[in-house]
Amino acid sequence: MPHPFFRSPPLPITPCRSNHPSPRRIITYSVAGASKPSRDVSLLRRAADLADRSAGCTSPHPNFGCVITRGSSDEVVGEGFLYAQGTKCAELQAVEAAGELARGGVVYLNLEPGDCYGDHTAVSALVQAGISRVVVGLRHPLQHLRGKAIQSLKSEGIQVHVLGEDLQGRQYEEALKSCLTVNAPLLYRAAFHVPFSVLKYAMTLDGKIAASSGHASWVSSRLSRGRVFELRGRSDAIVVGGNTVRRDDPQLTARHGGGHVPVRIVMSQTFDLPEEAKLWNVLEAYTIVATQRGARKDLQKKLAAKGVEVIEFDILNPGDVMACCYDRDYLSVLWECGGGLAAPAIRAGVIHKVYAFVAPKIIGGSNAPSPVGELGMVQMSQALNLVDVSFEQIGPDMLISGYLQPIPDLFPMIPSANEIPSIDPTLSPYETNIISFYKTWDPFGAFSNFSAHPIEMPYENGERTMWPSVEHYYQAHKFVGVDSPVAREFVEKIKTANSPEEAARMGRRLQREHPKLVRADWERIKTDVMYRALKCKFLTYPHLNTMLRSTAGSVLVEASPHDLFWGGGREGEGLNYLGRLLMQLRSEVLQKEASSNFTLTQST
Ligand SMILES: NC(=O)C1=CN([C@@H]2O[C@H](COP(=O)(O)OP(=O)(O)OC[C@H]3O[C@@H](n4cnc5c(N)ncnc54)[C@H](OP(=O)(O)O)[C@@H]3O)[C@@H](O)[C@H]2O)C=CC1
Ligand SMILES: Nc1c(N[C@@H]2O[C@H](COP(=O)(O)O)[C@@H](O)[C@H]2O)[nH]c(=O)[nH]c1=O
Repeated sequence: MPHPFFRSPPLPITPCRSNHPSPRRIITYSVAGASKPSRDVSLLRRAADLADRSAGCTSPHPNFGCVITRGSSDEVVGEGFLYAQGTKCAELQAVEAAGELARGGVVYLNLEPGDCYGDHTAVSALVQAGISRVVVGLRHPLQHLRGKAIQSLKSEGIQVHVLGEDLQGRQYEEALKSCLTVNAPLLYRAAFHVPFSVLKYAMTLDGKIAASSGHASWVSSRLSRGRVFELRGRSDAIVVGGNTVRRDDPQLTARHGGGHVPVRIVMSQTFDLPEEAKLWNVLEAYTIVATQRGARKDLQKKLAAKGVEVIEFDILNPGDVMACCYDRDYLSVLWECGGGLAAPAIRAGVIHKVYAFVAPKIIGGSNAPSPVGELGMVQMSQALNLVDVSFEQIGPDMLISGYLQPIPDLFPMIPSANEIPSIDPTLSPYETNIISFYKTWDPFGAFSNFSAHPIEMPYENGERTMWPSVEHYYQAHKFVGVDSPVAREFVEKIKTANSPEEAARMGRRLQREHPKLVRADWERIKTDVMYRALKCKFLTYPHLNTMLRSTAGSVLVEASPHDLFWGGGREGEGLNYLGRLLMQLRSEVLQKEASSNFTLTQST
């Protein structure tokens, strides 16, 4: 069976879309009749907005929007979006709407179409319509589809420009954001193998989600609750805890007139649930109760007789419930629980986004429930900071939303067969072996940053100093150069950590707890820091150098299942930067060797 890394079509290898030097030719975009980046940006955003119209309905498929302009002008001649899986694709709708005007036109797609076995409708529609150029917001996030449609379009002579690859620069950021946001659930699913989870709650200005009696209807206004119906309509499932069912007897349906009906999931350890509840009316929507194995079998039977599905877990927890939702192909889940369940869900790392409706009212009450229970944090510096935060006034309320975990941008992925030669010309894409390493005791474990190979590298003041491992050097450099005695203390602490593992733990913890002390350019320079350290390690130890050269012809992959940046991930979904840097270094070493042999042969 081919290794998963080879199942993907060509991909860029540049480490990030921002400041890293790129070996690729960057087209700032020039086509006959030259158009402006601003035109591409606004038309891509239009495609993303169109795609968003069917959010929730297409699941588990992504949301696709397509806009066609006449030639390279601004005039839109056809549009379409995928309404639901099994309906006419966006591209065909747009081509049909444009008719003859599509010939020579430019197409804007928020997402590369899934050009899969037996279904080439989207690509065929564009080819037959005589489109001259296609602008793609994102490559398809699923490995087996990524790049296929782009390749097919190119092979038909159509010019294809992909955001972040062929079209780079700050001016494209807004378009990229729109394309990422509209398919965020699929991107999280592809990157982390969990559904995209949103925690939503309504709280008073003094941070309560109910009165101390538990009464909660209503905290937020009718308008805000209308918005919640929309959020439900975008989700595949809504989760609450047993207490919310006992207290509120909720319906949890999308009552805004939208087409999509999410599944309702109750998480209850005790199964101490009412025999009669609105949620047990499965004619309205499907209901699942997730519970602890063996809990109240009698009631389980009664609810099952009403059509409620009961799923038992050995130990009920948010992570396993989300794994179950993933297996059922759910893309997005809305958590509408109280703080008692929201806290373990956050702790388990399954919550990606938060929607907080804040109502301008005060209820008080020292026992009144709050939106998030115990997280075990003791210092304000440990607080979780949301990113990409938005504020929106809805009637009298304020909706604050933001991401606890940023949308994973799957650009770039680990190298595919077609791009491998551009990383290392010694590799043959079709006969390449994979060499995986992870633990230091693996056959190629010395490639791990945890291997016990001290390196001598210049310190801040320029003096050379010994670092016990590459990991020590890398972790400490998060704080190097920061003008603060505390940051300097961190560097020393990490440098003298007892083991590479300890250095890694310490570096990650200090980075999380003290984000302000991390050097501002860290994300941009971290791959360079790593490369310097690796170079020093492999040039210092001749046997490591020999070992690295001996792998020529193989793809190196750090088989870390957890670290999706430096590692390759469980199924090849990681970016594998450690593997990439080692291959880059190997290429450098081999080239140097070849040129010195050449000089030697000439002089003899
Ligand atoms: N304003 C708002 O937005 C909202 C307000 N509320 C209000 O909040 C109050 C309820 O809050 P709260 O009790 O926190 O809410 P929940 O019932 O939503 O969550 C707690 C319950 O979740 C179940 N559970 C399952 N797995 C776990 C786990 N691993 N850890 C912890 N609990 C688990 C337990 O049910 P069991 O006991 O059955 O085992 C537990 O009692 C009510 O007054 C309700 O009206 C609720 C939702 C939203
Ligand atoms: N109280 C409260 C919310 N509470 C949430 O909504 C659920 C009730 O949904 P339904 O029965 O479908 O209307 C309830 O159980 C809880 O999860 N939501 C809000 O937007 N605003 C509010 O003020």
